[in-house]
Amino acid sequence: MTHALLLVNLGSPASPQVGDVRRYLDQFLMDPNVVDLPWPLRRLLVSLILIRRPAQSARAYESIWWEEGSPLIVLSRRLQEKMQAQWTQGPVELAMRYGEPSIEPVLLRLAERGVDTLTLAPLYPQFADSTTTTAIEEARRVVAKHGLKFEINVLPPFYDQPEYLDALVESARPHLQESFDHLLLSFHGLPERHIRKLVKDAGHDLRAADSHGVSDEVLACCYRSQCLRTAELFAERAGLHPGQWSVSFQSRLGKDKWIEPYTETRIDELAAQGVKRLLVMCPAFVADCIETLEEIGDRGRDQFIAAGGEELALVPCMNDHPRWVTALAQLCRRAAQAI
Ligand SMILES: C=CC1=C(C)c2cc3[nH]c(cc4nc(cc5[nH]c(cc1n2)c(C)c5CCC(=O)O)C(CCC(=O)O)=C4C)c(C)c3C=C
Ligand SMILES: [Fe+2]
Ligand SMILES: [Fe+2]
Repeated sequence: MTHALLLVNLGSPASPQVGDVRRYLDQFLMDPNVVDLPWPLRRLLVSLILIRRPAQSARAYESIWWEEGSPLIVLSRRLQEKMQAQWTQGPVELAMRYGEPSIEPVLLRLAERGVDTLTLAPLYPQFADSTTTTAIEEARRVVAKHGLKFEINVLPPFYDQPEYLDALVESARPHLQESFDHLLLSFHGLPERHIRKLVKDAGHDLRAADSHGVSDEVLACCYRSQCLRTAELFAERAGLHPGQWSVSFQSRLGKDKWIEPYTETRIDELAAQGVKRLLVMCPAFVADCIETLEEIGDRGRDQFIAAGGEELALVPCMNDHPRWVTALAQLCRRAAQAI
């Protein structure tokens, strides 16, 4: 029996050139799990976005691109290599939902190597259709299309799992030990509609300040509640005091209402409240990418300083931190045992 582990993350353009960024954004945004509109409307909206966005995003990618390539891909490869030492049942592969290395050729290669069991690990701690569901659907589509005989199990969202939380605390520790006035936990945002269509409880409050009292049923499908829960459990483990930290949501795109509070708004508010040294962590990302390095580390920092702050320190994502490598291996082994 050969049991492979497939790590899946979102993906990056092939290069920071405008044409490659446009192709990547088109593939990404035309996914009905990301822009959840009927095809004609989705096509129209995405075509409008593709007028200006590729040039803007290309400049942002250019500013964070490494000699070896996109930080997200390079860091994910390093994680894959280290995971191989932890996963002795078979090969560890890496695929991206958009762009390269794409899921289809990676699964075909695994089938050729005689893999019969696959643990699929979408590298998103908190559940969303636009990340987790689309990765699983794409893997299942490829398996069905080619009649692959894999037995598949999936790593569930791990937003509240001790291994993930401990690794998050451990990797952030050097920064937490330095002096700071406030820690902002900035998660990727999501249109409110994405959550409303999954949460059956019409009374569920998408403005709630904490995740207390949220039912297990709601928690299982509410991305915002999962982010709040991660933040609360992290703060408890890191020994933070209430008031020393808060949660926000970044990367809003388009005119829809996205979950609040917005990171941009919080950065101004914190500066106005007299915060001088701001620490920012992005726990929805396990690897640094354009959203952490450019949106927070560059633009967020400029915004904070223009608003009267003195220093914004970005805490790196867990990337290939040894504690995260062992945590992820443990989480994946547990998922595999559930077969
Ligand atoms: C409708 C738009 C978007 C939704 C919904 C969305 C959800 C979502 N995304 C991530 C993780 C990542 N997103 C990244 C980049 C990125 N995201 C969007 C839009 C939506 N994301 C865009 C247009 C982009 C491209 C960059 C840009 O133009 O701003 C990335 C980084 C990719 C990289 O190459 O570095 C990640 C990772 C999550 C976790 C999430 C929902 C919870
Ligand atoms: Fe995104
Ligand atoms: Fe963004």
